[in-house]
Amino acid sequence: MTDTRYGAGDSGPGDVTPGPSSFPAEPPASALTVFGDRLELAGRYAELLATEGVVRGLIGPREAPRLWERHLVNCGVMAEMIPAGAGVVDVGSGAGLPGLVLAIARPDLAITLVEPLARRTSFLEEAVVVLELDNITVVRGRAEEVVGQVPGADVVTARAVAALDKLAGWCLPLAAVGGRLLAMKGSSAAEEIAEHAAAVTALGGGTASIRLCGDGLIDPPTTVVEIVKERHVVPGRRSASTRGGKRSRRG
Ligand SMILES: C[S@@+](CC[C@H](N)C(=O)[O-])C[C@H]1O[C@@H](n2cnc3c(N)ncnc32)[C@H](O)[C@@H]1O
Repeated sequence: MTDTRYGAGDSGPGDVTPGPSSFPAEPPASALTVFGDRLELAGRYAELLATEGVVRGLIGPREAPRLWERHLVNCGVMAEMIPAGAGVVDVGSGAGLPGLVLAIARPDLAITLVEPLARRTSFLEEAVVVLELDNITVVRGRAEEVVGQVPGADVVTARAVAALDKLAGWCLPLAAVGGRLLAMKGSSAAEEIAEHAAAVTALGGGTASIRLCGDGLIDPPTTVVEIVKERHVVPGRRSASTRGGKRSRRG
């Protein structure tokens, strides 16, 4: 279900306490391109992840030395797909990936982080205060429970949350018609698209396409599955245009 390449999920409590070697390495050159004059702020977030994030079991200790490449830069390059001033909802933010990273890289964005687990929303709320980010709202809840509570988004992001059919079912209702789901995926993106095409259509999504972010900047570039929301479908119901067709698999 989740992509093992993105190991920043829940490592669970009981991981070793981070030592000095767990602190994030120096930022790579790509980080300056992604964060520009917000690089220092990104560095403070990296430090927060490597310390409190590890201690609270939100991120595995093995991730700490590779936070920049695998997490901050990897997520930050997705900003190139988001228009200026967009409203963004990040579903299943965990410790803030990619939503909090995007908020740092792009202060013009209005970002809502949706995360059901209190342990994680507490961390996110604290990070927002410590990093003095004024473009983030943290909402505790499951994506499917907060529809109507958050404004219809221009862009809904997600990384390592669920397979594409389930993800589309959670995320497309949070987007405005014409808005987009940007799902960070690994090497299985094309297979997932093929497997879940019917479900995505039934949920009001257009044809999914694969975009590569950070091409020429990072290797490999970040793979993003992009789905435009073409019509609104009441969650739990199939769209009128697909009714009568083959029943889609719903996560
Ligand atoms: C593997 S973690 C990934 C966290 C983060 N996106 C990352 O890449 O590090 C999956 C996250 O999705 C959250 N999640 C699971 N089901 C969800 C739902 N229905 N709505 C919103 N978030 C959900 C979990 O609580 C968890 O924080």
